Amino acid sequence: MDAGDHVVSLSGVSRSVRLPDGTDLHILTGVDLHVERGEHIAVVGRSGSGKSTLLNIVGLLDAPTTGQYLLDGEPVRARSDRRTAKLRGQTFGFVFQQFNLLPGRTATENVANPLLYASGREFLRRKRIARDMLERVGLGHRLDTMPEKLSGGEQQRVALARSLVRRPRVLLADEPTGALDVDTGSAVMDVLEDLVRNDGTTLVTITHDLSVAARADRQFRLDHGVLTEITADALATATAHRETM
Ligand SMILES: Nc1ncnc2c1ncn2[C@@H]1O[C@H](COP(=O)(O)OP(=O)(O)OP(=O)(O)O)[C@@H](O)[C@H]1O
Repeated sequence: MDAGDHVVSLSGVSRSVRLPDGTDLHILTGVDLHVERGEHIAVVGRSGSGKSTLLNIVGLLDAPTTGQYLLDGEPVRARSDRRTAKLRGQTFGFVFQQFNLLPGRTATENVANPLLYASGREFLRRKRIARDMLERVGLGHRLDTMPEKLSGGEQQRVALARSLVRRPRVLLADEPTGALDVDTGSAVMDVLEDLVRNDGTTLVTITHDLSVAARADRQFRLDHGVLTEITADALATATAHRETM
């Protein structure tokens, strides 16, 4: 497989920050990560291991200190904020543990919100597109409901619909089930996986939950900023012993 088949390709990526006392904190070290189009990968790791930093680099919210990032085979260069924001918006969708829905706006208005910045047809059809997306996440009966009247699982499905409404090629999910109970989280993952599989979207999920990680095509573990691929067997053993990765 050549680099062009990978949507995300990180080679030797590290990220450090200068602390107020003048020392450097190495958050990520020598990260290699090559994700194929349409693939679902999961990253597990203890709190503080660098998971969010990695996701921020992949999603162009942060830049590597050293190393190379190829997005669709093209080097990601330091660009102007506007050009980076445009590339980010065209490529990535984000789902977080917190649903971050706009209070006092209906589910449809929340999902249509990212399309306020779209052009032409998409902008004009934004309500229709939002309603279709809410149907797809099983919330066709909640189109005009305010977030505060929705359950946690329903709110996360609205957030999912919102993250997918611009049809991102890569969906970055940071603890998408973190605020949900096990059954609700599993139902949300069912919906999420159905959507990305149907649309051929690449999915990167960060999670503490080994059962969520087990659903991915491949699993990685971050340990003090060092990323390694783990086998399904290692994950199954860890799950059986209820270890935290
Ligand atoms: N800008 C920064 N300045 C100083 N320290 C930082 C900065 N960004 C991240 N860190 C530190 O780097 C480490 C990794 O942070 P990161 O948020 O990536 O971890 P994480 O694995 O996502 O943790 P959690 O699971 O708790 O969210 C943490 O110790 C964090 O405090």
